Amino acid sequence: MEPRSQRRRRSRQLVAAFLRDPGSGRVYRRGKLIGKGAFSRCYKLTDMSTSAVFALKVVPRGGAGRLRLHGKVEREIALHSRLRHRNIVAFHAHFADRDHVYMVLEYCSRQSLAHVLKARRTLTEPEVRYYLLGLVSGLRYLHQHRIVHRDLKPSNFFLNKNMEVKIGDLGLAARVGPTGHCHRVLCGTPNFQAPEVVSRNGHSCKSDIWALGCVMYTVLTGTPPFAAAPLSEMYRRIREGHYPKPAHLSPSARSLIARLLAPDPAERPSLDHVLQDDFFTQGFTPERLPPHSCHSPPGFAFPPQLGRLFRKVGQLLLTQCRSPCPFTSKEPSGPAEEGTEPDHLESSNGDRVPLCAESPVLLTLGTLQTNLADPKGSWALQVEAATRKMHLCLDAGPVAAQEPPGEQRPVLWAPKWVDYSLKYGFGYQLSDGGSGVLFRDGSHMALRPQGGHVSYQPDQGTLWTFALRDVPSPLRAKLAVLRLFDCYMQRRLREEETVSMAVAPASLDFSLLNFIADSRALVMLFSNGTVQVSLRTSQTQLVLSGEGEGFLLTLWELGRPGTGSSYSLDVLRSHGCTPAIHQHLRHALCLLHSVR
Ligand SMILES: Nc1ncnc2c1ncn2[C@@H]1O[C@H](COP(=O)(O)OP(=O)(O)OP(=O)(O)O)[C@@H](O)[C@H]1O
Repeated sequence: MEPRSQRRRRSRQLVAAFLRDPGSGRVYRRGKLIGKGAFSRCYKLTDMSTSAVFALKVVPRGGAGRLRLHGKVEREIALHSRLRHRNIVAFHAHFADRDHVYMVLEYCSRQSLAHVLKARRTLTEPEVRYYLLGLVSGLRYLHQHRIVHRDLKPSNFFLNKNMEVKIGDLGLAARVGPTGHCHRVLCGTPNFQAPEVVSRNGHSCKSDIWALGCVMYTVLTGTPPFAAAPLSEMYRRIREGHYPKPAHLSPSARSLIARLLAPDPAERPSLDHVLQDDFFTQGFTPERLPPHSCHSPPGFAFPPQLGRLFRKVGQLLLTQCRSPCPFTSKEPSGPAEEGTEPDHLESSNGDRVPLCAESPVLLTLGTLQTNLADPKGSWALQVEAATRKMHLCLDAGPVAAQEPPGEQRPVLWAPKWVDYSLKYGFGYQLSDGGSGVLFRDGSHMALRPQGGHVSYQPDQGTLWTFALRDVPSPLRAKLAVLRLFDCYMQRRLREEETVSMAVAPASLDFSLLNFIADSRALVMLFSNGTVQVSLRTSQTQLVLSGEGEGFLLTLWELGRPGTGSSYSLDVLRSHGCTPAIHQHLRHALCLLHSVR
């Protein structure tokens, strides 16, 4: 039979069915045991007066090493109870009785990322972006408060009912001193310890960033990057930053992991730079994850209303380059100015030649709203500038008998677009990886490849920029449409493997000013003066960029070898343009002039 003293000790460790917080007077009902940690147990808890549900973390006060444990719990309470952030498990209250210390925490009903990983083994890259976005946000908050977590790992990343991720278990967290480091102790989960921790040089915020790299690697591959036994061998690999390179991951995932797992802490990126990495800016990040993603890979279903838009946009994408667009025709926006004959142009030898055999029937057109205070942004001036550019080509030399000698140059243009302007807007993707939408209401929003910044222009004279997470709620619907378009265009780009030379990113105020389309062609005028003419039937794209002697005509033709050739003004002057280019440019001029 069990001795009486032992029975007494055991019964003292049982947690009462009802608990009263003497500080607040609140009475709680203890629910089922959720799980056990090395020093603690976790129960479901209900506030009897409000029925609110919490998690109760219970740490016994007695037993061997109680003084050390007591100090640890006190430190955890002192740090955790002051924190308030949507990506940190909320700390509601704490109290104690003779046997236990109790912490009343936010209840995370979907357990932790470790549980998800156990069921799934690996996660998809969009899911990893989603989780990391929340974790980086919570971690940034901790670091701003000079707190290092020191035990970042999947089992400490909790998930609430809505699949929001929360950093929890601050049992090992510590404040950094004036040097940016905390005590030189070896703590945390061995696999995720940073080189400087293993070498006993102390933790800093950069040690948490290393752990984030280990987490990213683990959730994408199913195994931690450093897992060799014995421990001394694993520590050697950690110090050298030597881990198996996962060839099956995307280049941007591999590159971000390598940046996070830099052996020198100074070389690891800051949290802000993490979010500016290509892994985030070039890939789709879901706004939320469905609960079933705890067990099976999500299909990234959009909310019903966006899902319908998504399908419609898909249909449009499939038809946009083949047949005339299924839009109703629009009247030209105004009559031609008196005395001008928009259906004719001056040829290089002064003859008047017809621009088009017949007047174009406009299908769609859109304009970035002009700011009345800035008359430079008028449609007439933009058309005039575009017309000048087209004439540079048409008038440069004789009609060429054969293709002029071209060269590959980096050009900023829009390889893909989605015309859904009758309902939402006109979306385009740029060769720098950014994308934009000119909305029906005349505003423009763009997602910049560098840093995932969002630029918003309600009109031509006004520019607002935001970090992706800070886009204000009134603009969130537009952002959703922009990201939807972006996601579709990205997938299509991958399918068709449109190759462009690497190009410098567009400036923050870069935008699509106007687009105009008929059944044959689409003309886009960009704010940097670039004019793009996209021919629907032949899948040819002409881009007129640069100014003066820096002017370039670039030609893309789908399925043609050596496509993407650029011709300088000198080459055009000496060789001229092919008859096909002449024909396309004339049609584009005709389109522009029809709405002048
Ligand atoms: N806020 C919470 N909401 C829901 N479940 C939780 C919460 N906090 C902890 N748990 C669950 O309770 C169990 C014990 O958690 P606890 O943090 O006490 O220990 P641990 O993290 O598993 O281990 P250790 O303390 O040794 O690191 C885990 O299964 C965890 O998923």
